[in-house]
Amino acid sequence: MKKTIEVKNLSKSYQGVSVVKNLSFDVKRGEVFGLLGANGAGKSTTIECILGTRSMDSGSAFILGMSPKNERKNIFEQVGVQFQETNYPDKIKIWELCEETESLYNDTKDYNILLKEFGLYEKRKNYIAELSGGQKQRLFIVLALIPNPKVVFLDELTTGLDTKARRDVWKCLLDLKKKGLTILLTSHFMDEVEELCDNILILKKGNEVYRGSVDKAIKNSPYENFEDAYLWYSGEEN
Ligand SMILES: Nc1ncnc2c1ncn2[C@@H]1O[C@H](COP(=O)(O)OP(=O)(O)OP(=O)(O)O)[C@@H](O)[C@H]1O
Repeated sequence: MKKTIEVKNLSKSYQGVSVVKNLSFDVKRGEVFGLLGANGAGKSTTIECILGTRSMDSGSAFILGMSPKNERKNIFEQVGVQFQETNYPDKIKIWELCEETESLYNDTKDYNILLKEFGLYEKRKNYIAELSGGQKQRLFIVLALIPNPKVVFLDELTTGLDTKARRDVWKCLLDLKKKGLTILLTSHFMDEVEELCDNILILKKGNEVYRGSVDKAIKNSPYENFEDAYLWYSGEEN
């Protein structure tokens, strides 16, 4: 099957401190891939290096066969990104932000449908400042999906969402996956990872400590449930 994301020997350091060490992995079309690890393990840095928003020290990354360094514009058209902290002006209404995002792309999804799917349609005339944390989080996912992307990067997917909102988001993403969307996500919630991810990579201080399916992660650990196994791999056990 075709590789949608291809990362080879990616390394990155900040001021001489190595935080991502020689990572290699592939994500296939329609796969949900989870990048996991404790706070500071190197997940966001890895994503930023893959997207080319941060330079890597060595290694390479390709999205849809394109290098984010050299083909930024083409990639921008086909890749959706939800960042952990996104600074949008507070005094802009939801629909205005959606329109603005839509205007940046050639091929887009109907944002009103996305707002309905993510339970935000009733809020479309509100300002961002008037949304709750969870509603903002869902809006950032909607904005990532407006370009009708082939690939989305979702950093800390459902942080701040209540139980029902998390499940609604999972359902929407699984529907999109069925249509061929490739998803790379980070999450600190292992129930979510079990529900969504085909494959995972667990980072510990920038090193790969496990890569493969959730089932195999459990089998290769001394534990019987995924959260315990994850804590064992990631070194968060104690
Ligand atoms: N701009 C920066 N300058 C210096 N060090 C940084 C910078 N950004 C991140 N770091 C450090 O790099 C390491 C990896 O950070 P990163 O944000 O990639 O981790 P993470 O796995 O995404 O963490 P979290 O789960 O908390 O979001 C951390 O030790 C962090 O302090």
